[in-house]
Amino acid sequence: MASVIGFLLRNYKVFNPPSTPKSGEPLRFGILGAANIAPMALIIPAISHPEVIVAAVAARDPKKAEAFAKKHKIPIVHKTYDDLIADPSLDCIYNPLPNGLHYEWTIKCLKAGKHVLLEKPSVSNATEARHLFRHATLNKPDSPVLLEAFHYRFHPAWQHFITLFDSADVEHVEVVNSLPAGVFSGDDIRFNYSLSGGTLMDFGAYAVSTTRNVFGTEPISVTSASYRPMPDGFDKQVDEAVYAAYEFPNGATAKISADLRARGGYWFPALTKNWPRLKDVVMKLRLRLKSEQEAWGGDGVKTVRREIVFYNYLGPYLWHRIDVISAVEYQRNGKIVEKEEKTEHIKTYKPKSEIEDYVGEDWWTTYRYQLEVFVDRVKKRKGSGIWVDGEESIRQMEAIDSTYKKLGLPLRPTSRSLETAA
Ligand SMILES: NC(=O)C1=CN([C@@H]2O[C@H](COP(=O)(O)OP(=O)(O)OC[C@H]3O[C@@H](n4cnc5c(N)ncnc54)[C@H](OP(=O)(O)O)[C@@H]3O)[C@@H](O)[C@H]2O)C=CC1
Ligand SMILES: O=C1OC[C@@H](O)[C@H](O)[C@H]1O
Repeated sequence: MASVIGFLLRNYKVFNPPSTPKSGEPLRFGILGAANIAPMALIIPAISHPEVIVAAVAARDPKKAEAFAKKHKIPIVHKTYDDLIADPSLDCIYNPLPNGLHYEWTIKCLKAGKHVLLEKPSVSNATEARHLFRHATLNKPDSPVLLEAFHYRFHPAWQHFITLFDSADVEHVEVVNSLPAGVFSGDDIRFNYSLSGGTLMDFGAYAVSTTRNVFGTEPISVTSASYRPMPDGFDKQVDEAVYAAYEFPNGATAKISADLRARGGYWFPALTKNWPRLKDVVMKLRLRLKSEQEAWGGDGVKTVRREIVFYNYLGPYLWHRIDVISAVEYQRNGKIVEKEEKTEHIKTYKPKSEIEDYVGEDWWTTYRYQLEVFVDRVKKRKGSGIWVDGEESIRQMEAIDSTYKKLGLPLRPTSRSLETAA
């Protein structure tokens, strides 16, 4: 009962955080586009951040911008994205445009000296990533801050999870991310090739990012890859679902599966084929660690196998659970004489004290933790130190490109605005 009340209270505060008075010298943010993700990723987190004011928005249609500003109490509405970027009263820009426009508009922001919180995936492909993250505007002592918003990394559940194993001991990783068909319509930006859509650029990007993070290194190769294209009438260069396998150094392997239009065909298949598969709706990341063997009771052998499963690693603030499963087998003369299995359940809604200056509340979302770190960086404070640096964002896009190559699909298109002089 107490845990149900805790769950309800936490989730209430996730969407209705207490408002904190602004103090110090708050950073003023502008938003490029009246994007659906903006409230969750910035506007709500800003309510409880004492040093963040969401001051301005611009949308292609001024009426849409006005309505968005009114709904979210944003004082300034700019007529164009360029006007927003040129606004001298703004310190930071949040860029939640379609992936294919990330590069062009982020470069404009950096040239205007604005700090940028850039939605994931950072850009369309590795070429753009190298040009963006190694851009001359980022090489000066007082360069603006640029962060690819891989928000999951900043939550204490992820930070706790990565302390539960040593990357060198991981033998296999499996990630399953899916959403039921119908959540996004066929004309959503996610399924538009020219805007750099595709499931690998969306849920697949999280799967690739978390896998790379678990190993702390890059895949040696994409060993296999397949996809389900968008249905007839839609762009066939767009993967509606993607499946890929990777080899990492020392023979470790990984398998990812991401589906933005998951359908079922279970129970009575003919009747339920267009229903979502509910069992896959909770995102999962499963690690298998190398088994450990030691001598036991004279001539016997003790084998310990461990698995760690992280349920809902993308939205851990709503609910999550990390299961650490240990199975011990005792063998004598090749026969199992005894077996025991135990599972520890872990939940981490607030930072543990191991990381200095890592603060938060149990209702802070991944985005709220991300905003904390972003502001610390702009203010040149140490903060928790958790970060996604530019070279990491480049390697991430290289892994995405390698996967598209293996899929036999074209890389997502490079922006026409790409500058050759980085
Ligand atoms: N971190 C996270 O959890 C999430 C991140 N994302 C990322 O955020 C970005 C936006 O996603 P989401 O908010 O769902 O998308 P939306 O379609 O809601 O928002 C995209 C915005 O881009 C603007 N835009 C500019 N040019 C175009 C164009 N040619 N076609 C369509 N839109 C255009 C629109 O702004 P205008 O208002 O000016 O018309 C629109 O509001 C993506 O990069 C996505 O990967 C998305 C969801 C979750
Ligand atoms: O980043 C994201 O996280 C949540 C998903 O619903 C969405 O497709 C994706 O863009």
